[in-house]
Amino acid sequence: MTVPALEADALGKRFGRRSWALRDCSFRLPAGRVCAVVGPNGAGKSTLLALAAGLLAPHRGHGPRARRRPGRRPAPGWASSTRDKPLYQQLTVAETLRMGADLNPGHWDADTARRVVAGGDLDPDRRIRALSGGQRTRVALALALGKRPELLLLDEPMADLDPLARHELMGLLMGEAAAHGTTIVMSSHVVAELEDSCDHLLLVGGGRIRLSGEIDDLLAAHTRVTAPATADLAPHDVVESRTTGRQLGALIRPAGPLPADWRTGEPSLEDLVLSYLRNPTAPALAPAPETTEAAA
Ligand SMILES: Nc1ncnc2c1ncn2[C@@H]1O[C@H](COP(=O)(O)OP(=O)(O)OP(=O)(O)O)[C@@H](O)[C@H]1O
Repeated sequence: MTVPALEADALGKRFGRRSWALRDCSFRLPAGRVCAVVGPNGAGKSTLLALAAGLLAPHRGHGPRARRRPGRRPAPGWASSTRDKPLYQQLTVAETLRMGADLNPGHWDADTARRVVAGGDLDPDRRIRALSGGQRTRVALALALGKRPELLLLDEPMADLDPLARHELMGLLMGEAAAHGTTIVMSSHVVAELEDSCDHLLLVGGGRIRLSGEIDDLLAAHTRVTAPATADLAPHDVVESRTTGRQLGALIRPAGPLPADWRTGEPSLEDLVLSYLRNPTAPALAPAPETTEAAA
């Protein structure tokens, strides 16, 4: 991988004395790409993004720290539809954008911010408190994108947007990454929509990184197989397997060539992610940490 935009080594974060939200998390996210963070409820996705944004501090390990590039905004852009949006309720939409311009002199991308707001047909004179959840998300995204950050952290940005708005804004985010080299890290539960829009995947489960890598590489590393029920899967890493009658269906990470009488195919991203979610003990595929956190 080229220089990572965001990296973490053996990262740990707990709430209270014993309850670890993240443990021993190591990953490198490439610059200028769109990275999806997925995982079940309570997996640690929001915690990871809040650590990356500097809103929380880790208890163990390092990071996630952003590598700065010359001439780019040092502070990450942040928008969230699950936690409190960084918006003033009493301001109007137009006043919010003016505030964005005032707080980011020399760095404010008024065109992009206006484009995001205009896409939602929002009345510029409406107060933030009078907007719907999805409309507020749109304004928060306009503020985050208007700052033209080198790193954009989005916690479930699409959660309360309608399907058309999701499609439009995903396109806009991908355009930002391509045109300006912005690194975008976003958590989402809508896995089916990520395959065409994201380059990189982090799958978090039980506070640990279970999958980390380029989506194309991760898909290529896995094979969905249909084999005779007596087939021996032992040499391969098995994510899940099920026997129905005389047939065995499985998702594996092949350790070598597969027998010619097995039917094989590459999984979709949704198939891959669902298989890991259904099987919390499946072997992880993530870079080894540079330092190892002792069990606590
Ligand atoms: N402020 C907090 N105080 C105590 N525990 C917390 C706090 N924030 C998160 N946690 C705990 O940390 C764990 C990870 O939570 P987090 O919000 O990061 O999960 P998530 O993957 O974003 O979940 P979801 O998909 O439901 O949004 C959970 O067990 C949660 O209960």
